[in-house]
Amino acid sequence: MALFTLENISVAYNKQNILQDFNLEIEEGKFVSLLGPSGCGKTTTLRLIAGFLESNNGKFLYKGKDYTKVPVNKRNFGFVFQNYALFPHLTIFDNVAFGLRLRKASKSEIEKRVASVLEIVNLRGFEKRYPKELSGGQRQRVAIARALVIEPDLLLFDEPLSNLDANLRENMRIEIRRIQQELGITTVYVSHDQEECFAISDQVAIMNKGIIEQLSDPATIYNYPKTKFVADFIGFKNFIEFENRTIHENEIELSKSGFTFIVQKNQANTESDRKIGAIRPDNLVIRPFQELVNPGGNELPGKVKIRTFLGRSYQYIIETPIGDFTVNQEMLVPYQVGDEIILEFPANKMVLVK
Ligand SMILES: Nc1ncnc2c1ncn2[C@@H]1O[C@H](COP(=O)(O)OP(=O)(O)OP(=O)(O)O)[C@@H](O)[C@H]1O
Repeated sequence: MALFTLENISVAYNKQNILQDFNLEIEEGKFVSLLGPSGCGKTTTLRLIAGFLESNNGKFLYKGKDYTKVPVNKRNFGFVFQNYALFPHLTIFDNVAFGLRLRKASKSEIEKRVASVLEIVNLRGFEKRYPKELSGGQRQRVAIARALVIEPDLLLFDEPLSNLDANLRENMRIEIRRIQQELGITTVYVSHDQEECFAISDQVAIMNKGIIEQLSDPATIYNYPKTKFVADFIGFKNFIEFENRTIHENEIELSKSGFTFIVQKNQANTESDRKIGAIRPDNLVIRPFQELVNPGGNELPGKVKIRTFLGRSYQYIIETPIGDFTVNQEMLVPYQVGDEIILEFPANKMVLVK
């Protein structure tokens, strides 16, 4: 059952719609990321869930109750933001205890709970220090402890790791996932870092201009993007807008400008509106030029237009009669700019998107 649901939510700033008829359902105990390019509405969605922002219409249901008008301080949600927002003049103990004091918890209750969350984030012994005496990663852990100490029903993260360096980010994201799983807290996590979201989430919502284009587990999004936007966002750089599509028993036949392509059939790609082929640069194959082995079937004649060195592989831009394609290929003796080649499209590597 869904823990909370956003139903037909709209939010506008200066009469411009940021979220429109926005829908999202999150199950209890799940870690869900909102991922998308800058300005697509991720933070707006999080602020709305938190209660910092009201929607123009639509509903926010929490455990089946209408929470649309429930103010921030009546929602028992914990937040962790990008800039930690610790109080510089308070010790770590007092920073973490802050939310409990606001709730008028007893002294012994405060001591017990602060000790317990500092244990969870591995910061026992740091109680008397001040934020300026901690590293960036430690400060971020204090911020997490502060969000956890109120025993929140929901944990909300907004780009919590973006101020940390790459190594620390990786450690902290594992830490965040460990804590979330240990406590089983439903979590919504905003980031524009694809790797980060894919690594730690049960589900990822890919957002574009105020709507969710796809909400699935990371592997499904990675392997079976639904739309051209999602495919492009996660690295399928090559697209073919097919003119014709015929569904056979085990495969789908597509064509463009007289060239035919076969794609293996699956549940998703038989949907009627899937007519755009998408393939990752790593999955295209370049062969030396010869006659087409399978004329018109998953092969195109091409010419190397640009070559760049990526370290592990070379990246080629290949010019073909139906457009340019990007290919990454590992080889000792690379092709040269101007070489005539054959470009292969393996039938099990092309997905169909709308
Ligand atoms: N208070 C505001 N007043 C006016 N426009 C706003 C306000 N807050 C956000 N916006 C606009 O709303 C859009 C969505 O903003 P939002 O912060 O939700 O995006 P985001 O996906 O979180 O982006 P980023 O990854 O850059 O943080 C942006 O175009 C932004 O300029």
